[in-house]
Amino acid sequence: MAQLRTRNTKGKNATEMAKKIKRGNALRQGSAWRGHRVLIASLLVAVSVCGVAVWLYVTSLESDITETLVSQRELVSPLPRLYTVQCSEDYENYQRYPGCTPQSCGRAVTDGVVTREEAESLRRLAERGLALAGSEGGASILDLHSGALSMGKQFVNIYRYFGEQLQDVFTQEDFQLYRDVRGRIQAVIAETFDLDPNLIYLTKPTFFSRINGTIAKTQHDEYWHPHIDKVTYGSFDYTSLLYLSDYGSDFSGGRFIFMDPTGNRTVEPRTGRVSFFSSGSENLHRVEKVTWGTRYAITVSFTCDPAHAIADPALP
Ligand SMILES: O=C(O)CCC(=O)C(=O)O
Ligand SMILES: [Fe+2]
Repeated sequence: MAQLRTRNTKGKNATEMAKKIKRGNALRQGSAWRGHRVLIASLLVAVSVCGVAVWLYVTSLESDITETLVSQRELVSPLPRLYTVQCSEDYENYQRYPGCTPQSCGRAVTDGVVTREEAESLRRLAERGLALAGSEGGASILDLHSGALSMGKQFVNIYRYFGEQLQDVFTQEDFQLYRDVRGRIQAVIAETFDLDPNLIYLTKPTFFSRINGTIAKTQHDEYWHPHIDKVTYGSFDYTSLLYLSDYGSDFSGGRFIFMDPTGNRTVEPRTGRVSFFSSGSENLHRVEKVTWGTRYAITVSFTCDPAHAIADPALP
């Protein structure tokens, strides 16, 4: 009996020892695994932090935006949103036209003048016209007034080059829509800047633009340089832009940027959005490089000088 008890006690001790060893091993394994987990988590955090830092650096290189005036998602309607700025002295170097020459300058945006359907219809017009040729580089234009169309590294005159064939490309309704829309844009500019609508005239160049991320082949493809429309184009007093595609879904990059002394202010293109502004150096601007997709817009320009007025285009 005593022998048996001793054996039993020995056996018990051995089992407990084995249990202890097992528990010890399990604890060691557990803490090794916890150690691995901590290491993996730290690595993930480090990789994420580096990723965010690189992303912030890359975006800060391309976009030095300090303020978004109007984002693509917003709908500015029915009234335009107006931002006034002090007029530059540029206008003093030109003849003054009372009722038209900018007295109060600024920039405005409205989504209430051209419907999405109308803008989509104009985009299809632009797509068909630009499909006839197009630039080798990233920026192509189609000017229905002068007939200029980008072709390779140069321009052709669609009315001379394609003649009667154009009737298979454009319809009378397309041209009618183009005229209607430009009339409405003219009216909203006159109303917003308190001008006589009969003393502001369409001027050239007024054109469709198609921009993508292709590398520029000529200077005409370099749309992204900062510029002042009155300096670049001479006759401009009011510039308007009608956007025919959406920032963020049709293309990325391609935001319009006012470069003010106090920082950059941007307008994000939205289909049917009209952005307009006085054309002097109070509105120095540039377009961001398009990084993917295709951006369509129309630049519609107005002058106060009747000698620089142009007529609406008509299908031959
Ligand atoms: O397409 C745009 O947003 C601006 C174009 C422009 O600056 C211009 O045509 O002068
Ligand atoms: Fe411009």
